Amino acid sequence: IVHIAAINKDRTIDDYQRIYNKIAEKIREDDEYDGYIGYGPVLVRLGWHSSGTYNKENNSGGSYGGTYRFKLENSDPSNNGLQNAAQFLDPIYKEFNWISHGDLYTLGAVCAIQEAQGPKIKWRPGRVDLPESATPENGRLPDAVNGADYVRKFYARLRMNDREAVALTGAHCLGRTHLKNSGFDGPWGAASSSFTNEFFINLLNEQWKLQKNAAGNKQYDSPKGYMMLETDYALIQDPIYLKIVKEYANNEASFFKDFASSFQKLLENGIDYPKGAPEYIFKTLDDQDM
Ligand code: HEM
Ligand SMILES: Nc1cccc2nccn12
Repeated sequence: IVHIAAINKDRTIDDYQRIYNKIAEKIREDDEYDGYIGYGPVLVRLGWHSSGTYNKENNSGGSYGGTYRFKLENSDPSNNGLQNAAQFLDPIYKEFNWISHGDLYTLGAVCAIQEAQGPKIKWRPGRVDLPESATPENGRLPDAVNGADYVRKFYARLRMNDREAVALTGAHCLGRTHLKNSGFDGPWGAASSSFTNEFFINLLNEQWKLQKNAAGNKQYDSPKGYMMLETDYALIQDPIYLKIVKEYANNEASFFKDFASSFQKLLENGIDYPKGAPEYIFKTLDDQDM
C-alpha cells in the first residue's frame, strides 16, 4: 500500500497556524476537563493512536487515511476515552473542513505537546481521508500488561529502535490512566499537564510495588500515589532500555530532541512525501504573545 502526501498549493503555514491557534485557545478555554488536567493529554493520545495502527510489513494503517473517524476504529477497546478528544476537535473541523482528518488528529497532538511546554515538533500536511474500507482491524495498538520483549517487538513494527521507543513512552508524563477507559487506575499523585522528563525521573526514583488494581489488573504503584504500567516498568527491567531512561532522566534536552524526531516519525509512518513537500514548525500562543 502506498500513500502519497497530497500537497495543497492553496494552503500556507498561516492557514495551519490558524487551526493550531484555535486548538491551543480551546485547550486553554476548556481547562476543567478530567479534573483540570485539560484536553492536552487525550489529544496527544488521539494523535498517537491514529498513527499507532501502522504496520511496516505491508505499510498498512497509520495516520494517513484518518480512519479513526470510522466506527470500527473508534470503537476499538484500545481507543476507549478518545471520543473526548474527537468531540473536542469536532467544532474545529466544522470551521476548517478543508483539512483532512489525519492532518487534524496529528496537528492536534503536535499543538497539545507544544502548548504543554514540550519540544517543537515538525509537522507536514498532506494526509488524505480514505473510505471506511481502508480502516485497519482492531488489535494493532499495544497492551499494557507486557514486558520488555513485547515492547521492543511492538515498536519494531512501527520502525522504532530502542531510543525511539523509550523517548515516545516519555509522553506518559502527561495525563493519567482511567479505570473506566483502560482498566488501569491512578495516578493519585499530581497527574501533569506539562511535558517534562519526569516520567523517567519517577521511574528511577520511586519505590514501585506490583499490585492488582480495583479492576484486577496488575500495575505498579508508589507510596507517593504514582503508577506505572507493566510496559512502563519494563523500561527499567531491560538493561538497554534502563541506560536510555537514565540518560533522559538526567538530560531533559536530550529527551526533548529525541521525542521531537520520534513523534514526527510516528505521525508520518506510511506516508510518502514528495520532494519539497512543505514542513512546518508552529509558533506557540506564548511565542505569539497570545
Ligand atoms: C507500549 C506502549 C503503550 C502502552 C501499552 C500505553 C498504554 C496506555 C494506557 C493503558 C493509558 C491509559 C488510558 C486511559 O485509561 O485513559 C495511556 C495513556 C496515555 N498514553 Fe500511552 N501507552 C503506550 C505508548 C504511548 C505513546 C507512544 C504515547 C505518545 C507518544 C502515549 C501517550 C499517552 C498519553 C498522553 C496518555 C494519557 C491520556 C489521558 O490522560 O487521557 N502512550 N497509555
Ligand atoms: N500518565 C500516565 C499515563 C499512562 C501511563 C502512565 N504511566 C505512568 C504515568 N502514566
